[in-house]
Amino acid sequence: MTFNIAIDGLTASGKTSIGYSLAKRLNFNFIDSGLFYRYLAYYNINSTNFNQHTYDNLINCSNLSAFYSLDISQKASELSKDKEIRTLINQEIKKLTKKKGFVVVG
Ligand SMILES: Nc1ncnc2c1ncn2[C@@H]1O[C@H](COP(=O)(O)OP(=O)(O)OP(=O)(O)O)[C@@H](O)[C@H]1O
Ligand SMILES: Nc1ccn([C@@H]2O[C@H](COP(=O)(O)O)[C@@H](O)[C@H]2O)c(=O)n1
Repeated sequence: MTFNIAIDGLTASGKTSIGYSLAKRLNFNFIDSGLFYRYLAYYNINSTNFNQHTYDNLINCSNLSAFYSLDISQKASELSKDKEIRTLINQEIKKLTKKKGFVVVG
């Protein structure tokens, strides 16, 4: 695979739905960048040592119900305003998608 596909758009415009279907159809991997913020928020709220966790297990996941509670949504939104966190997540996604063959939505 020699390329990746990025899909951006307004909130609730269907990025995840179309991106996930597209990835399945093309046999690409799927990444929902919003889920990365939610994952970080989950560990922030639960005070778990985040260093023990990697983002790899978020590949090909969509709408993980545990990450869509109100408190996680609010914490993810708060964390996403932090420049360092944005840089960290962008770097992680760049690392994960180096191999190509990804649909990334966000
Ligand atoms: N083509 C479509 N027609 C009607 N409803 C749709 C369509 N695509 C997605 N939806 C619905 O719209 C809602 C938002 O879709 P989705 O989660 O894919 O959007 P999103 O852009 O990824 O949202 P967010 O910005 O919150 O991450 C969902 O309830 C989904 O089922
Ligand atoms: N590229 C992105 C994606 C998401 N965010 C923030 O993460 C929160 C959760 O995203 P969802 O798409 O799962 O709702 C959301 O509140 C955004 O603030 C972002 O900053 N950049």
